[in-house]
Amino acid sequence: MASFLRHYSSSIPSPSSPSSPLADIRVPSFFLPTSSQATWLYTTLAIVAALLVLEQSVYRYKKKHLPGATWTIPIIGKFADSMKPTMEGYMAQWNSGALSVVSVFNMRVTFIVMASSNQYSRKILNSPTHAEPCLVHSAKSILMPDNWVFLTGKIHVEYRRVLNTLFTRKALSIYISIQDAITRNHLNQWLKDAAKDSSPKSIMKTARALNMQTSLRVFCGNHIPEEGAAEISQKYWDITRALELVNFPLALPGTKVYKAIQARKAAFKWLEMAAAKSKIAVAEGAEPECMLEQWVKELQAPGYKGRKDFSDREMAMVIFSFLFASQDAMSSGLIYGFQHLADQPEILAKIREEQYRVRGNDIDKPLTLELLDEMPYLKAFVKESMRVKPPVTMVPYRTTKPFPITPDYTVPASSMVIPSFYNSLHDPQVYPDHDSLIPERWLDSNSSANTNPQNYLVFGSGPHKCVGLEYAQLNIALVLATASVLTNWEHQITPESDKVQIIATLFPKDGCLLKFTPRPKP
Ligand code: HEM
Repeated sequence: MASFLRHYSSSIPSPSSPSSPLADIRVPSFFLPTSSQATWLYTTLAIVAALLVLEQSVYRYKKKHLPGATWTIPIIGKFADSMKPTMEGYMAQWNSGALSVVSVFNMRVTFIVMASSNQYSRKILNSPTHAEPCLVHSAKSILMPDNWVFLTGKIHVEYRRVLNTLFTRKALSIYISIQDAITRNHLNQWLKDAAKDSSPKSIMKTARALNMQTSLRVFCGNHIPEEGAAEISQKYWDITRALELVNFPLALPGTKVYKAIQARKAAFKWLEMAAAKSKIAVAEGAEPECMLEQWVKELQAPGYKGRKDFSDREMAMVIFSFLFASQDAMSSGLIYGFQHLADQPEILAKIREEQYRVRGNDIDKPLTLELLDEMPYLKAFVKESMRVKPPVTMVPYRTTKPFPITPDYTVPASSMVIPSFYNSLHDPQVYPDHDSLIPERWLDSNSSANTNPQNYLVFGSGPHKCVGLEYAQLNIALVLATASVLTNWEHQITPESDKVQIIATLFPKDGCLLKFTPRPKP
């Protein structure tokens, strides 16, 4: 009772304000600071205020004259924006200057310099002594910190030398029959499904499933059982969902990164097994039928000079890095390929004409590299489709030391620098009528598109340029070519069709609603 009275001692009405309605409100005394509490409170407030001022000052000191918000939102910066990125938001940022600044989750590596011009984007990509890829923040936990993709310098160059042998023409000629067979199976299934329900359906899931199946069989052949391929395919979405520019920093159960790590663990189990089985198959004299076997065989080639021993885990990590780098980008490229062709039937008609001519009307004949060599219009379309809607619009890099990117601006060490590709790929000087899809611009060797190859940044540039670019273009071309002769497809255009959603890569906002029907043989 005594303590109760002490706590409510301030409830004694004040004589100075007898008529105030507030006078009757009883305030517990613990809300009224004693002198030592007051000192503590004011000191804390002063420290917080000083930190906030420091944060703003550091931000403005680093930002210097570059475009970007004058003040940064305390602590989190533009974290909320980065959770739901929009193309419009990015474009506003890119168009604000060749270099511009944004800050996200301040006080971590959160000072970000965005480069939108071709000159600065390429400078970042080609300055390995100043900047290296840092992928998105979650990538290290998902891919494993010792994954080869995090290597830099000489050791990275050496690793890539081996990996380049997995994408030679000889290697691609092994993969193409697998790609052709899987594509036909999936297209037939799409037709069967459409026969049961003819309403237009989003191809987001079906195209992703086709890509995953193709990748797994090209990379691992039959060394992964159906059950393993299904598990990786089904869990892979958890990995895509964790690829945000900024994630919740701790991989606590229930977070996207946690789920992605579980998905990676499941995938690793199967991929390590596939690596082990490939070694056995080649040791027993098998000719390579997939990428892993091609790799093992290459290591034994008499002329091969590089490192000869790769553990099952290292090989699994490489294959996983390929899945990681390709699944979303390939799906984006393929889905926009289907959408662009449906929306521009005159281009689809030219692709079909080339297909029938080069295949001699035999549409059951599997595609080969030699046949594809004779299909320049198809290749030009694939290149142009990805120019108009680049699957990857930017790649985060991190400065390893102060980076004097222009004579009057040095990016501070440990900042994120993000080369963006969109403006290079839509530069009206290089690509007249830049928003229109015109495959012909790639068919004229003197066109400004062909004479300015430095602008075509769809696959990046410099030491980390996409290792799978030939394979990627080949696969998208093969799927669209085969679909064009086996099927007809109609696009249900919605108000969202031309809007973009960013799920690691770019996709039509409505998921691209298509209706497939069988196409009669010629
Ligand atoms: C349309 C499909 C694809 C697109 C648009 C694409 C785009 C890119 C881009 C922009 C980069 C970063 C380059 C840089 O930092 O300069 C990259 C890197 C990479 N890509 Fe691709 N990619 C695609 C498909 C593939 C495929 C199919 C594979 C493997 C089979 C692959 C494997 C990789 C790897 C391993 C890297 C990192 C290379 C390194 O750090 O040395 N990509 N890709």
